[in-house]
Amino acid sequence: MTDPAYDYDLFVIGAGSGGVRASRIAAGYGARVAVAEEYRVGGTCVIRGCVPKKLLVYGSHFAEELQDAANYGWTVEKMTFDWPTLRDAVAKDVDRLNAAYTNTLNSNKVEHFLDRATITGPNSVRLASGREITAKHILVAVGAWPVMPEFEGSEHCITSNEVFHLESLPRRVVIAGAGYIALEFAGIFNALGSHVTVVNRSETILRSYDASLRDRLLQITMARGIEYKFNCGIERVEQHEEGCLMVHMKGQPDPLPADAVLVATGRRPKTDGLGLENAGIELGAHGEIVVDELGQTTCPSIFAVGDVTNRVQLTPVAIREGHAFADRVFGGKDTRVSYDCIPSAVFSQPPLASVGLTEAQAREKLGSNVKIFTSDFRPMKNIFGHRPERGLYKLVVDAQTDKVLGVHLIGPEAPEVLQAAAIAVKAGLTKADFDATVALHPSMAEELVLMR
Ligand SMILES: Cc1cc2nc3c(=O)[nH]c(=O)nc-3n(C[C@H](O)[C@H](O)[C@H](O)COP(=O)(O)OP(=O)(O)OC[C@H]3O[C@@H](n4cnc5c(N)ncnc54)[C@H](O)[C@@H]3O)c2cc1C
Ligand SMILES: NC(=O)c1ccc[n+]([C@@H]2O[C@H](COP(=O)([O-])OP(=O)(O)OC[C@H]3O[C@@H](n4cnc5c(N)ncnc54)[C@H](O)[C@@H]3O)[C@@H](O)[C@H]2O)c1
Repeated sequence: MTDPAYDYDLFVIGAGSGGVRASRIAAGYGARVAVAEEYRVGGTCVIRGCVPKKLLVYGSHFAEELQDAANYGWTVEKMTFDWPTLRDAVAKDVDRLNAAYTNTLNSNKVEHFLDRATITGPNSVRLASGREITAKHILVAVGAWPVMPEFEGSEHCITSNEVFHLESLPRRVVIAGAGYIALEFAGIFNALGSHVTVVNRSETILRSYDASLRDRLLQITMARGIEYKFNCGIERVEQHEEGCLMVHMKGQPDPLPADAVLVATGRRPKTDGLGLENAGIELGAHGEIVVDELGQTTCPSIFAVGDVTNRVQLTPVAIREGHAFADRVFGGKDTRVSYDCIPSAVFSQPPLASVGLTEAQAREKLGSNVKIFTSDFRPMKNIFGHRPERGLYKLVVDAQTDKVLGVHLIGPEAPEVLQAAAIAVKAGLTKADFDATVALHPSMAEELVLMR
């Protein structure tokens, strides 16, 4: 396999979810592999995405747990919260993971350069430090980058890149956008005691999720004190004395005062300045690298995986794409990625989780041949905690075949419940299979097999 004409068999640009997996697997097949990383090994998920975000969700959730504690007989005195303690503990865990990912590269004999790489031709890259490297194959796994819309004063705003490093907990937070990142951080800051206003250009939050879940999330988060301003966008942000920001919005007479403005209006493939034109690589309308179903770009020696291809921006998908690439190109296996029934979750408070077709998608596809089963319940935990919030579980079923086409959940621990349900949907199980399964009691998950 090794071709002495090149420095490496594989050069990977980006040591994130997709790049690290591809490097490790290719090296395991005996390929000589190197990877360049311009920031920190681990990539978005580990360094400034899924992992630190989930730790902040856990950290903020104590507000609710500590309130509930009294009902269980606990006395918690002087309940206070210290942002720098949580922030620094999260940063320390990120350091631990960064080291673990670096060790993975070392122990798999993947050479790594902490440097930015650009493509100079079909088989060559240049590191920012000046070194030229040749490789038989190049894998582009550079991920995506937060989009900052153009408006006056945008330099005073932060994105998800900076939110993990805030000096102090902002008393008032304005969040632009109503997608994953916006609603996850709205939940975190709201639970930590900040006043949160979500500003969105449309009336729809989390567009890709089932409408009943979205409505429920809106209702609960509004009751928890999150304010929403729909059909408007940020026009300009002014910085006043002592760091106070004034957020002016289109169509809103009064500006909003804020201590932090988080812009979460999507992420764009990080292809700018990457030298893709030097290898004739075609880009799509959103700056994404166009690939075929095997991840091959319009340059046959160059492949791309993960967010940079703008297909499904989720870590497990980037990992699978990286693994499949290495299997096919270096392992002689025809591994493919199945994009059908990918489960996803929003770690809002409460969280929601989903797999398969929403009710609207099923009705569009099957017309009236759709059966909907729902369970609208008040989790035991909420009853004991004197919280009126209700969970909602929904099954979308093909009325002709009885197949469960979609499972949609909102409520405590919904993502934990959904993963197992996703196996059933992926396996094509029927509503009768769900009904035939004995409930596990007492649990919230039992609602899945009790819907009639
Ligand atoms: C706040 C946030 C929360 C998220 N939460 C979740 C979640 O809960 N669940 C989930 O599944 N997904 C989540 N995601 C999405 C997930 O992080 C991404 O889908 C995933 O990291 C994509 O992996 P990747 O390999 O394509 O890119 P990345 O992990 O982004 O890795 C790309 C790497 O390439 C490096 N790089 C870029 N250009 C160059 C260059 N020219 N030279 C060298 N290196 C370069 C970057 O520094 C980066 O380390 C979240 C994202 C964000 C921002
Ligand atoms: N739990 C998870 O799995 C998780 C968490 C965070 C991020 N992610 C991934 O990262 C991606 C990026 O997250 P995100 O929240 O930034 O994007 P998103 O696509 O989820 O949401 C973007 C939001 O910004 C709004 N918007 C877009 N352009 C705008 C503009 N010019 N002005 C005002 N509003 C605008 C959209 O209407 C939408 O509400 C997600 O699509 C997801 O794949 C996943």
